[in-house]
Amino acid sequence: MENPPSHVHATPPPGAAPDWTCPQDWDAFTADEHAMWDRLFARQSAMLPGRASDAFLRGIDVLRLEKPGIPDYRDLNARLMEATGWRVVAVPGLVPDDVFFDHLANRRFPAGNFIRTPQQLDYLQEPDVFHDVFGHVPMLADPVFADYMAAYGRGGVRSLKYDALKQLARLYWYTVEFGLIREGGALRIYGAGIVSSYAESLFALDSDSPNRIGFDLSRVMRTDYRIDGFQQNYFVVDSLDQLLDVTVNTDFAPLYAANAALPPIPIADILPGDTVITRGTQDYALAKSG
Ligand SMILES: C[C@H](O)[C@H](O)[C@H]1CNc2nc(N)[nH]c(=O)c2N1
Ligand SMILES: N[C@@H](Cc1ccccc1)C(=O)O
Ligand SMILES: [Fe+2]
Repeated sequence: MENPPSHVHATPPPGAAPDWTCPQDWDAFTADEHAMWDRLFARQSAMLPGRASDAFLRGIDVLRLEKPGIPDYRDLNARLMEATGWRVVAVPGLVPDDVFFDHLANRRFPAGNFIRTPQQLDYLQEPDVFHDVFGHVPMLADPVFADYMAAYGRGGVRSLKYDALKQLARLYWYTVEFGLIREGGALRIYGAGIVSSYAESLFALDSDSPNRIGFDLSRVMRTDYRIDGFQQNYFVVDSLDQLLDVTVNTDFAPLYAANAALPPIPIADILPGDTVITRGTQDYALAKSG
């Protein structure tokens, strides 16, 4: 989840530490909140085999996330630390960009310490514990992706010096949140924003509306995105190794400068240099714009 509304203020809310973390206080979750987690988990885990990437499905298994109820970070973090040195930290909600990047750089994933209400079942503005822990955390059990996310955090801290947050946020958006990966000749989901959404897990792979384009670093960093509704573009990596190698081994500073001199790429455009996997009809977006 992304793009905090402007109300994210610069001081932590009551009960949060200077780094914006708060106790999970797992014992305070109610039966209804655990039941909401179970309802969301059952719906996604029934439809993801064959859709989610191998790394995601392995992470669910390694972290024993099939256990009922909202995961207790005391148990979850013991396994996650063992796997890749990452741990989940509870936060009351969205945190400032620099705080977010610093957590990632130190292998701490901030997870919203609340769960959506039945009225928010299919869409909510801020990342709740289901989006963050079910959507993001299984991938953090994969060593390659775990390294990518930590490198992203360091890159985020660096990007602030180049005033290039927007370009870096697009990379996060089109990989960590809405990324697709080629596996065994088919497309699979690894993006948390897709995998935590029932409807978008169908749309991202099955719909002829969105473009599906081969991942290209600079192209992604220039491409605008929408935060309200299904994506009009999905970018496809060949492997998590490719994603890590390209991003870690490219110095972004020259890219930031070159891209800053160019206009953003309009959302649904396909460029001559694109590796087009599917050219979308954009029916969904056209219908939505009304
Ligand atoms: C890229 C940018 O930092 C991004 O919007 C961050 C901001 N703050 C956040 N805060 C929390 N808790 N979770 C998030 O996913 C984010 N996303
Ligand atoms: N290579 C990027 C850092 C980075 C690594 C991995 C992911 C994102 C960013 C830079 O030079 O700033
Ligand atoms: Fe997210």
